[in-house]
Formats: sequence, C-alpha cells, structure tokens
Amino acid sequence: MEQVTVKQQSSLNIAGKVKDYMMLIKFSLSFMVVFSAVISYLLAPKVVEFDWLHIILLFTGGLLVTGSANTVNQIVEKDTDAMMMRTSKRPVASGRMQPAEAWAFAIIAIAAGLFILGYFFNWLSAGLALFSWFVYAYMYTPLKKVSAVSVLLGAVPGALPCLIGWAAGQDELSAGGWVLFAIQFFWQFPHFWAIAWISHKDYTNAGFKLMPSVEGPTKYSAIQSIIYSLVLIPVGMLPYLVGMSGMISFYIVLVANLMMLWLSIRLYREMEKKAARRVMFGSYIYLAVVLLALLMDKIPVG
Ligand code: HEM
Ligand SMILES: CC(C)=CCC/C(C)=C/CC/C(C)=C/COP(=O)(O)OP(=O)(O)O
Repeated sequence: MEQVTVKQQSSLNIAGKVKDYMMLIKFSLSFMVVFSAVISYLLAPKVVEFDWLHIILLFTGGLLVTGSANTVNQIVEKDTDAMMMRTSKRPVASGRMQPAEAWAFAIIAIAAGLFILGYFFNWLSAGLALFSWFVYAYMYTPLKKVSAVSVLLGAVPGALPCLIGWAAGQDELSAGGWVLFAIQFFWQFPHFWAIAWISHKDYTNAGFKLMPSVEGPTKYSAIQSIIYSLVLIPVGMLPYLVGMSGMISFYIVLVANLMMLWLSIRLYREMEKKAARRVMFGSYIYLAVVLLALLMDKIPVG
C-alpha cells in the first residue's frame, strides 16, 4: 500500500517537472515560433521534398534555441514575473526551480540547438539563431522596463525564425526569406498590443513600459494597431509579387489582413478588453492561416 503511494508520489513529481519545463520554455509561444521557421524552411525553393527527418531536426533545434532564450528571460525577470498574475506561477518566479537549474538547462539547450542547426543544416541558420537568442534575452528583455521601443526590438527576434528557417533550406538570405520576415515582423504589433491591453494593470504594477502610449490602453494605442494592420496589407502581397506563391494564397492573405484590420478598428471603436481579446485570438489564427496558405500555394522557383 505504502509502495503504491510512493510510486504515485514520484509520478506526480515527474508530471510536475514536465509541466514546469513546458512553462519554462513557454511551450505554446515557442511552438508557434518554430512552426513559422519550419514553414519558412519548406517555402525555400531549394527544399523540394517533404523530408520528415529534416522537419523534425529543424523543429527540435529551433525549440531548443527558443526554449533557451525563454529560460534566460524567466531567470532575468524572476522578480517581476512574481509580481504579475499572468506570470507568477512560472517555475523560477515561484521558487519551484532554482536559477542554477534553469541556467544549466539554458546552456545545454542553446548548445544542442545550435549544433543541430549548424551540423544538419548550415552555420548561417545557426548564426542567425544565436543572434536572435542574444537580442531577445539580452537586449529586448532588459529594455522592457525602459521604453515601449523594446517591442520594436523584440519584434526582430520574433520575426527572425522565418529567416532562420529560410536560411536552413536555402543557405542564403534571399528575397523570399525577407518577405516572410516582414510579414511576421509587422504582425507582432497588433498581436502584442492586444495582449498588453488586456494585462496593462499587471504590466504597470511590475514596472513595464510596453504600450505605445504612456497612459496605457488609449485610442492612440488602438490607432497604432490599425496602422500596423494597414501596413500588413501591402506586405502580405509581397509573396505573390516576388513569385514565391500564387493567386489563391494572395486572396487568402488579403482576407486575413482585412480581418486583422477589422478587429483593430473594432478595438478603436469599443475600447474594451473584450475587443482586445478578439485581436489577440485573431492574431494567432492569422499567422497559422497565412503561413499554411503560402505553403500550400508555393511556387518552387527563385
Ligand atoms: C514583439 C514580439 C512579441 C511579443 C512582445 C509577444 C508577447 C507575448 C506575450 C506577453 C504573450 C503571453 C500572453 C498571455 O500570457 O496570455 C504571448 C503569447 C503568445 N505569443 Fe507572442 N509575442 C511576440 C511575438 C510572438 C511571435 C513571433 C510568435 C510566434 C511566431 C508569438 C506567438 C505567441 C503565441 C502562440 C502565444 C500564446 C501562448 C499561450 O497561450 O501560452 N508571439 N506573446
Ligand atoms: C530563434 C530565437 C531564439 C528566437 C527568439 C524567439 C522568441 C522568444 C520570440 C518571441 C518574441 C517576444 C518578444 C516574446 C515576448 O516575450 P516577453 O518577455 O514579453 O513575454 P513574457 O512577458 O510572457 O515573459
């Protein structure tokens, strides 16, 4: 009887540990980041077949590097994460995991991730991943407390996964990679400002300055969301214009862009958290739909 209890206890511990590591690497966010890298890899003209081994390797390498960046972010922000409802249950912030354990994981993960990218793909993609890791963990993260300009800087490592995936497939930084970078770069502003709108009180209590306006969720912030959604319309036409995808995805991307614009306009008109939540969920759907549409409609030249 006693033995069963001990067994149950240890499996509970393992489940708890797994859950902690999922939180440490911010699994859902990292999954989407790596998804964007894999789709960009598959969009590269030199990648002509759907090779599962390479897809799994890119996914694993990307997840390790991104997970490491998110771990360093949680070590650096452990005190402020502890002050916010949204983040207080994270393993390092809550004290369930010692920073030394998190550091050990971060170092092993970045080394393993860079090795996978460099050895199985090329050192261009590994170099870009290291650059991205550095900008996110050591430039964006400390700047969050200083100014909303940090979001502009954070959008660089946020969009680089597209270029990393493209470089892994193409071994060069050609137009298609930059086009995907541009789409993901501009997408991040409506995405994040909706999140910051919802959690504004939390962010302010912890001393973060992330909204475009110092007063927080104002009409000005909503206008910024509208402006970036407007910019996304011509940027979303670029894959068709540079010849990397066809007419069907052109229209799908256009509809997705009009949806983002409409959601941002509704935020401006309603000025409610409910409207910000719509922008946030809309942004998740947007990126998945746009990337998949481009891949389904790939024109393998260039
Ligand atoms: C400037 C760049 C970005 C900022 C500041 C940002 C910020 C955030 C924050 C704070 C959350 C947490 C929301 C919550 O706790 O409910 C979040 C969620 C999320 N972000 Fe972003 N993000 C950025 C870029 C990206 C990129 C590039 C991707 C993917 C390609 C991405 C995908 C996601 C996903 C999938 C979630 C949902 C995670 C979950 O529900 O656990 N984000 N983002
Ligand atoms: C290849 C590579 C290493 C890329 C880096 C990818 C990466 C982590 C992108 C996310 C971009 C970003 C600024 C997220 C928000 O973090 P946050 O600190 O504002 O979120 P939080 O408040 O929830 O901690």
